[in-house]
Amino acid sequence: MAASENTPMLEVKNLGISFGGLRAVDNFNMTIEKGQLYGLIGPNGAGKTTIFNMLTGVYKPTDGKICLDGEDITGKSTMEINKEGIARTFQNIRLFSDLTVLDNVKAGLHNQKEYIYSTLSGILRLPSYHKAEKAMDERAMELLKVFDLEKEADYKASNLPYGKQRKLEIARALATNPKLLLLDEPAAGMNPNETQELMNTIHFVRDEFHMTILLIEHDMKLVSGICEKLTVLNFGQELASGDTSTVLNDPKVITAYLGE
Ligand SMILES: Nc1ncnc2c1ncn2[C@@H]1O[C@H](COP(=O)(O)OP(=O)(O)OP(=O)(O)O)[C@@H](O)[C@H]1O
Repeated sequence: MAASENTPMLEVKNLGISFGGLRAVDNFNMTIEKGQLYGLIGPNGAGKTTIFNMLTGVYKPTDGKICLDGEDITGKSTMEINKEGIARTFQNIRLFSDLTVLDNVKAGLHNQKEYIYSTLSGILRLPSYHKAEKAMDERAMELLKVFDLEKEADYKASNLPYGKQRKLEIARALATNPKLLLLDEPAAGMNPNETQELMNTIHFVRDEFHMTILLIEHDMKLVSGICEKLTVLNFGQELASGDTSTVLNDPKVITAYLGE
């Protein structure tokens, strides 16, 4: 069936995975509409990152189905899923720390056909190589400008302050031209000012790129400040899901997660 405006961006049905005897995720369902800012929360070890790993092809689910914009992507490889349109950032920032800021974003562009050149033209520095490299430089600089990182384009990624490294990781993920962006604890290790700036950045990315965003987060200020819908996971199973304020006021959630 062809995807339409009304096709959910992500539809997860009866998803499950076992590691030996441990059922890390069980009978998990989630539907994310296009353009939604959606949060996945839950206590440590609940299975949130495992779900991200299944959505991105790092782990193959034991059961269930994952559809991206109407397309069944269950069991595909990480590269195939990135091409289909899911990009992610990681709990512990994973940049190419010895590369420049610009080259980190360019690394994200390499999966797209308009920037591809043959190995031979790369070795011989043929005109097609220069043309593709110039186009990539321009696109990467455009993305850096969006994140206010253009002045640092030539810096080594590892020399950026922490908050800017997070932004750069998001810029690199967006360079792969995704339909769905997954952010794994984007505010981890940030101070309150950096967290506030990050919230503005995430909002901006959603509005400017018409992006659908799913994020895992422990920072409740960020979750309640930007997520429209939430799913709460507990021991690998859905505990509650729905509008953010309803979910956060649900007594089961308060007891199990917020510890009150
Ligand atoms: N490759 C693996 N092999 C065995 N067990 C695993 C594997 N990956 C995850 N697990 C287990 O699955 C469970 C869920 O872990 P996961 O990292 O998904 O939780 P989480 O909700 O992301 O936690 P946190 O908030 O601490 O990041 C844990 O018990 C974890 O030890």
